[in-house]
Amino acid sequence: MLTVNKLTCRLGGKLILKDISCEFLKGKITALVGPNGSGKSTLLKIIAGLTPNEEGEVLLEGKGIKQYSRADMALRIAMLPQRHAVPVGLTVADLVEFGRHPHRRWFAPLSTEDKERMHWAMAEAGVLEFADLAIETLSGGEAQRCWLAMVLAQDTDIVLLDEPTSWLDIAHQIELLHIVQRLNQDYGKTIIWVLHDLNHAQQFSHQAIMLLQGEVIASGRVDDVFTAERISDVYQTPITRVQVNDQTLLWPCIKAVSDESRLKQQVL
Ligand SMILES: Nc1ncnc2c1ncn2[C@@H]1O[C@H](COP(=O)(O)OP(=O)(O)OP(=O)(O)O)[C@@H](O)[C@H]1O
Repeated sequence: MLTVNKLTCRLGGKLILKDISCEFLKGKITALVGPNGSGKSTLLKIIAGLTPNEEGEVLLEGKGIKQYSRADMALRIAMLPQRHAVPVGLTVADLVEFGRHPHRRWFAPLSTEDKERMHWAMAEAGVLEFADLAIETLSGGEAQRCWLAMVLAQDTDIVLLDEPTSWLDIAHQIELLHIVQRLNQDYGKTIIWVLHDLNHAQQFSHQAIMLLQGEVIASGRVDDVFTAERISDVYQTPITRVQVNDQTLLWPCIKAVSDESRLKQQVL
């Protein structure tokens, strides 16, 4: 169990997270959602121990994460950040090898287990064929799946993914969502991901935590959190529910938005 307890974070003199508390259930997939700038990435980075918080704490199995060494944290939590820079010439296999660092001694050669894990991670992420290619020669979507392979190679119980579907075309988005779902179902990984597509978040997560201006405004089962009324309110965009085959989807009422903005233009 991962618990966030009365967390406050200030960056550059600005209050980013305001006294937030929430729980991430072990072995479940939790979506962190909310409008741009609401504090989702900051919360993920604090959980990963990458950004300091001012007040409050993050408890991992009942113990504050600050009590874990950096190496110990890297064996427990892996994170795919939103943005990443890659040194020119680094191959996919080199990148995925980084995921094994927490498991290795300095300068120790790759063990059989390291190699097996790397192979498994690249196969799961569908990037085995790219293993010997330099990352910068891949498309944005292909590279994104290589980063996912690196995170998988780290083989932690908790995986944090910040907008993992960005850069991906619709088919690869669905593929990645299924990869992550399989990691949860087959290997019991606890997943916390930031997703902007609320339909993806709803269909592929068990729980959701919705942030607005640095505060948790709803949390719980996805069906309870994702009401059309709440989403319309939080995103300031009218949302309705539509039935497509056996699925109920959230759908922005684009005409209503454009009518409203036209109205505003006329008033101006
Ligand atoms: N290092 C920093 N210094 C100052 N302000 C920061 C810093 N990092 C983030 N912020 C600010 O904190 C707020 C929340 O940012 P954050 O990236 O956590 O939001 P987010 O919900 O993940 O947004 P998005 O959906 O756009 O990725 C933003 O207003 C951002 O400008």
